[in-house]
Amino acid sequence: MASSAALTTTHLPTLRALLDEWSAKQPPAKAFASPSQDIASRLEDEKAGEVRGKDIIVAFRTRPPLPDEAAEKFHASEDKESAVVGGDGEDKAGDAAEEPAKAEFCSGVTATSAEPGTFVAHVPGFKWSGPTLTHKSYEADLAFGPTAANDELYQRTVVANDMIPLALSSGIACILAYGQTGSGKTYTMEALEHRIARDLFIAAKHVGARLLQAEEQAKASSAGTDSTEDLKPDTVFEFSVTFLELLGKRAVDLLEPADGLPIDAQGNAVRKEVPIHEDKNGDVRPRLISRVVQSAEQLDELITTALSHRRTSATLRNATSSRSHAVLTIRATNKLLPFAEPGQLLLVDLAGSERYEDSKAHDKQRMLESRENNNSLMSLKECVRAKAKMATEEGFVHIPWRSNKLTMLLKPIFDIESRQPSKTLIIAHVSPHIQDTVHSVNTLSYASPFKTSPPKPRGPAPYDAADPRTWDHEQTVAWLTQEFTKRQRARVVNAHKVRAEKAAKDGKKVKPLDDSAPVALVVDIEKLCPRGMTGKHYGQLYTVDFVQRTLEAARLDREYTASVVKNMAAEVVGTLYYLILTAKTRKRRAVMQSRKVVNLEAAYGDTPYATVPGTSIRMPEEGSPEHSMFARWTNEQFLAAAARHGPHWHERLNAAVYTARQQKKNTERAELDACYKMMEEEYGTADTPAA
Ligand SMILES: Nc1ncnc2c1ncn2[C@@H]1O[C@H](COP(=O)(O)OP(=O)(O)OP(=O)(O)O)[C@@H](O)[C@H]1O
Repeated sequence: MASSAALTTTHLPTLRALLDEWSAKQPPAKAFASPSQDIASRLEDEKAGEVRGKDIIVAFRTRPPLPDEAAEKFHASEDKESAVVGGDGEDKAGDAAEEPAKAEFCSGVTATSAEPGTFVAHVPGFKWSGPTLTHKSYEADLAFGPTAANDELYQRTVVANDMIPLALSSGIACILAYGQTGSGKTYTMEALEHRIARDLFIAAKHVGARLLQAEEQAKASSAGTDSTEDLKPDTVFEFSVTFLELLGKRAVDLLEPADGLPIDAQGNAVRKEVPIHEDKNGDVRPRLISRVVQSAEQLDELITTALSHRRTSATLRNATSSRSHAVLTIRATNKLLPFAEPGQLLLVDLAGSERYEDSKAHDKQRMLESRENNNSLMSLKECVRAKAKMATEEGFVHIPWRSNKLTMLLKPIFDIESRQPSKTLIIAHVSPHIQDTVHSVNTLSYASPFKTSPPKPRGPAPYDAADPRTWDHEQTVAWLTQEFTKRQRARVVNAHKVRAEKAAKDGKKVKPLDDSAPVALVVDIEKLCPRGMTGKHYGQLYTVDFVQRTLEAARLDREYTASVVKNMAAEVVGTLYYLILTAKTRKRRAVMQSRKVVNLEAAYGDTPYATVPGTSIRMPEEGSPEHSMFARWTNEQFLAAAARHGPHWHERLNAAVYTARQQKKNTERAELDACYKMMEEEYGTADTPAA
């Protein structure tokens, strides 16, 4: 018979004995594979500038027990059943035969390996014979035990994965702190935020100096002059900061000054709600106050002030619990590469994941918020899982980032069409106490599946002119030569056009241009692409580094100044990224289309007028007014299109409805229009049927 019971101090001696017995059989815990590096030595590393490591990194962390915490937790669980444990057999909770033990700490989790990370959760249960302990093991990339310091965590996660250089090179670095209330998320995030504030300016100066030096060298070795910039290494980047709080469905701006705002019953300032939606370009950019910061101290101060505006209210677990998600965004614009997308650091301290038992003590408003927080955490899980799957598979993967405001805010990391490289670090926090093991198991099983294995080694792919990942050295040199030639020729043609127009005004004529004449390349391609470098290598290089290498291989002159060459280089590497992206998308689509055709009857039932899956649309009946919309398509074609597009279908319909709502248009019509458009893409129009 299954039963459950609250953990009491009476059970402690047995549980501790079981834990000791288990520990005695364990080999010594595995340490980290290599010494940790600080930002300065990492930046000097010879491979700096290359996108290294995985796209998704999962870490576990547990904190030390706090003074008197064990006793408080036992006290809290006495009448609240919050430490309910399950198991088979008779309930022995009420067995008062034994003397209650002192409410002291008993470990609920052990870090058995730091790298790869392993946490073992000790799950108490009950049998007729008394308490039992089951040991469940969870894997991550890294694991930090209770004695791990914030510096070590920072160096092994943020520094070792080049999160800052990524953000300084038009990439997106995202850090998510997840876990039960009171498990240490805010403690970790604040520590990371302050260290990032410090190192961001150090790294920016380093990257800025490298770029400027490359530019200086290029100028010195040629007759070129370029008076466009007057920058110093520490002014190459401009940093702007936004800080948003998402409380249930309500987003507010934490940088909005609190003065003069109304105050609610809990003493929190009532801030203006900030809408979150997609704009015409598909971007999600809530209108937030954006502050430019010029030093680590300014950034640090801004973060501290914003954090003090964050709402907290007690839960059963934590007396000052954060009930909201806090999203700090630091944008890095490179003034030397104004045409490159700004890089971003997204630092997200997620709301505490609460179980229903913990939220029972809340008022209605808090219950709703708690439900909404848990919904958003579930959506986040789906998106991160899909992204992790995408990293290991070539096939089509749908990331449902539109399903929730939190995941919408994280669009830069979830949008599969994004050209910006991204890395996501998830730090899952668990409490060290045995009373919390049920929560810890939830947290660890939430985060562990995000861990990806390195992609399977494959043989060299056959040459594909449209996929740089398949190019060898010679093919890469040929492509780079062609791209730089194309851009230089375009400049020559333009300059000639301007000259011809000017001459025509003066009643003169200029010699026609021989546009087949060879172009003397300003960039030495052999130097830019030394032996051994291939298209795949360039696809892994940050924009800033490609530009720097191009400058180092360039002979500047009056016409080809540093800024002209930088511009060309950024365009060329952008084209290369784009080719890789479209090749991936193309391959994904091919995999999708080669999937077995869905058996419509089995998938949608045998009624021909079923509801289209994932939408509220009913199939238009023959003769109905709506049917004329689809007159060109049979119902089978319509359903087949829905089946073929799979989850993508649902997403596009949702997007259409969302836009219609924003524009206050008829949403049903928008849904129908979107279906219609997708069917046209699928089958062509009546006049131009698809091949
Ligand atoms: N690694 C650690 N070392 C020492 N103390 C810690 C550590 N992690 C957390 N703490 C302490 O534990 C308490 C709870 O931590 P924190 O507030 O960060 O939890 P949280 O997960 O953010 O909670 P909530 O979701 O409710 O905001 C704090 O007093 C914090 O100082």
